[in-house]
Amino acid sequence: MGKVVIVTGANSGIGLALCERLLTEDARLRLCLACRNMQRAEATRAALLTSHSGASVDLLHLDVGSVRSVLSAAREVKAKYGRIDFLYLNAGIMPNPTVDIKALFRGLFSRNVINMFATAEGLLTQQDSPNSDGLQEVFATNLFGHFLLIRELEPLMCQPGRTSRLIWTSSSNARRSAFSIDDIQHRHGKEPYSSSKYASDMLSLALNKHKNHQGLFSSVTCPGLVMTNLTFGILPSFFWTLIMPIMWLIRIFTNTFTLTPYNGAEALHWLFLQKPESLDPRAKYHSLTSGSGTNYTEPRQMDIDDEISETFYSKLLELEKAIRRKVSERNAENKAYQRYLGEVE
Ligand SMILES: NC(=O)C1=CN([C@@H]2O[C@H](COP(=O)(O)OP(=O)(O)OC[C@H]3O[C@@H](n4cnc5c(N)ncnc54)[C@H](OP(=O)(O)O)[C@@H]3O)[C@@H](O)[C@H]2O)C=CC1
Ligand SMILES: CC(C)=CCC[C@@H](C)[C@H]1CC[C@H]2C3=C(CC[C@]12C)[C@@]1(C)CCC(=O)C[C@@H]1CC3
Repeated sequence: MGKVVIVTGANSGIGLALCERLLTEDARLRLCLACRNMQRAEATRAALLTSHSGASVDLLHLDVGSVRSVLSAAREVKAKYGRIDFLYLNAGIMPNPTVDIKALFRGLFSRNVINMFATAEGLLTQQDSPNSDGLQEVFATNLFGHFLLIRELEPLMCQPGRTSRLIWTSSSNARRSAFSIDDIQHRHGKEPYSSSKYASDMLSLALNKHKNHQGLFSSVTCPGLVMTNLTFGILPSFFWTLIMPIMWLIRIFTNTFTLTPYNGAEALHWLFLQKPESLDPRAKYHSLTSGSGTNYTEPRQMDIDDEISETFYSKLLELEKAIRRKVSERNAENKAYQRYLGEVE
C-alpha cells in the first residue's frame, strides 16, 4: 500500500505546492488534503487530479483553529486510515499584520539589513484575539490545534515496527524573545505569530524526546520568504506590485528569498525523502534558493533551552486536559438540553 500523507492547509501556497511535489515524487501516495474550506479543497483536488490523473487524493474537513473540528477530523482519520506515514503541520495564519515602515527604512541602511529581510525582526507586529474556544486565535491555529491533532492521532502514529513523521512549517520569524513561558498563548504581546512559530520549534524538540522510542519523529522547516496569501496580506497589493522587482533583485543576494511556493516547499519535500534517524532534532531545515535559482535544504541549529521546551510540553498537556474537560461538559449540557426538548415536545 502507498504511503499515507496528510497535509493541513493544503489548498493554497506552500501546502499546495508541497502536494504537487509529493505526487510528482510518488504516484502511489495516498494524499489527504486537510482544509477548512471544502469548496476550495474540492477545487484543489480537481486541479491536482488534472496534473496527476489516477492519483489518490482524499479530502478532510479540518478547521485547525477549532477544538471541535480537530476532534471530529481525527475521528474521521482514525476510521479511514490504518496508518499515517507523514503528517504535515502546515496551516497557519498571521492576522492583522502591521509593518513598521520607519524600522524598515532604518534597517535598509544598517548592517543588519540581510538579517532583517531574512527574519523580519523588529518589522512586524500583529493583533490577535480569543476564539470561540477561549484560546488566542494565532496560538490555536498555528500551534494548539495541531498539537491536539497529534495527540488524537498518536495511537495511529505510534505503532510497533513502523515510523511516522511530523513535519512543521515553522518560520525564520520564530524568535525566542517573542515567546514567554508565562504567557504561552501570547495574550499580552504584539508578536503572536513569532511566538507561535517558536512554540512549534520547542514542541517538535519535546515530541522527539518523548515519542522517538515509539517510532514518531518530528522535524521543523522554514520555507523562507514566499509570496502567498499570507504574505500578500501584510502590505497593500499596490505596494507589492511596486516592490516586486526589488524583491527579485534582493533574491540574488539573499538565499532565504525563495519567493515561489514551489521553492518554499523545498525543505518539506526534501524531508519526505530522508530517513528520520538521520535527522537532527535540534535543527530547523531551511528551504533556500541561490542567486542562480537552484533550490537546496540546509539545517541550522535552533535556539532552544531543553528545560523550557519540557515545561512548555507539560503546559500543553495541562491545557489539553482543561480543554477536553470543557468539551465533555459542553457535550453533557447539549445532551441534557436535547432530552429536555424531547420531554416538552
Ligand atoms: N509565506 C511565507 O513567507 C511563509 C510562510 N510560513 C508558513 O507556511 C505555512 C503556509 O502558509 P502560506 O502557504 O505562506 O500561506 P497561505 O495563506 O497560502 O496558506 C495557509 C493555509 O493554511 C490554511 N489555514 C489557515 N487557517 C486554517 C484553519 N484554521 N484551519 C485549516 N486551515 C487553515 C489556509 O486555508 P484557507 O485557504 O482556508 O485560508 C491555507 O490553506 C503557514 O504555517 C505559514 O506560517 C512560514 C514562513 C514563511
Ligand atoms: C523593500 C522591501 C523588499 C520591502 C519588504 C519588506 C517586508 C514587507 C518584508 C521584509 C522581510 C519579510 C518577511 C516576511 C514578511 C514580509 C517581510 C516583512 C515574513 C515575516 C513572512 C512570514 C514568515 O513566516 C517569515 C517572513 C520573514 C521575512
